[in-house]
Amino acid sequence: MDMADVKELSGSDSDSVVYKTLLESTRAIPWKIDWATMKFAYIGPQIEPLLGWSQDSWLTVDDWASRMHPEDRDYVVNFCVAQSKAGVDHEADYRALTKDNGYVWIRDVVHVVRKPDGEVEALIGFMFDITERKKTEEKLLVLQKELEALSFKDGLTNIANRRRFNAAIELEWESARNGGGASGTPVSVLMLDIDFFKQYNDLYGHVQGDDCLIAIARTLSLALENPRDLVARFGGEEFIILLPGADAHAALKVAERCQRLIQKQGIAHAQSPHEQRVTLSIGVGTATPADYASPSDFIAAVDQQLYAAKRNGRNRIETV
Ligand SMILES: Nc1nc2c(ncn2[C@@H]2O[C@H](COP(=O)(O)OP(=O)(O)OP(=O)(O)O)[C@@H](O)[C@H]2O)c(=O)[nH]1
Repeated sequence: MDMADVKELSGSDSDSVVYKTLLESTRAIPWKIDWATMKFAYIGPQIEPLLGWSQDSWLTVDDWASRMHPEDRDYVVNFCVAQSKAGVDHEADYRALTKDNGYVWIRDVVHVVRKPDGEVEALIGFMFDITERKKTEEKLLVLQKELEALSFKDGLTNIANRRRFNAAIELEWESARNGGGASGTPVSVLMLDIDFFKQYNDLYGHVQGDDCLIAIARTLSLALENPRDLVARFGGEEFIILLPGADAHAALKVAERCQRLIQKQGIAHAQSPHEQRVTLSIGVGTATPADYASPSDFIAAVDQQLYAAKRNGRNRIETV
């Protein structure tokens, strides 16, 4: 903004000095572009300490566009031109090139000045240095990713947790709905619970109880062959296995394999009536999305089978 513009805004010479002083003492950098010529009518002197380019080197919008990170340029220029043509105030974040070839994150907040007939006359705006904010945002994004990865894992056994399982079954349920036949492709679920685990803890202590859970989680992981199969810790001494695309026959085979591998592992449990070894009770279910209103209704049905396996003597498999 030259002095004439400031004067026009403020009305008197002394006011215009005040306004100019105010504009040039803020950390935000004020600027004005004349729409008809696409030339800078004004840019605050604060631009030089920030980017290194002298105040009088900002002549046209091309200087602005060319001093922008190439990855940001097309999007930001197109966006700002479109918004300005439409007469809409807007803001854009981009990396501005510094004279020594670095980049500074800028948020440009733009007001479109229109003539009484509605035609665009000029753009005025403020550039804010948001480098620190962007750095914090990037750090937060990395932390959030790490947290997401952590919160999908069970802290003790290192396999997937219930949250991960729920997310996976939602996805597989949807993809089964859209796959083959009118009712979709099958999804199978196994719920597995360690038998007499309270006695195990009481007898061997909680630390050994934890080791038993870790060993079982590892063995169950080994029982799966398809890369889309998923074993998760459902809670306490209960595990759950998702077998997308597996029919009832295939699901039963996996359940039997789990039982066999645990039996082979032979973890001692002096108070178990089943050869004094740690055993599992397993409920098995196979369904298509047409059979149940939701995955959780299906899981509840499989859970009933797990209870049946417990009721019928433990160390056994029951199927829906
Ligand atoms: N060590 C250890 N024990 C756990 C953990 N989570 C749950 N438990 C124990 O698992 C036991 C589960 O007991 P119950 O639900 O009575 O089941 P159970 O003794 O296996 O009996 P059935 O399932 O009927 O055969 C409790 O003693 C819990 O304290 C854990 O993270 N670590």
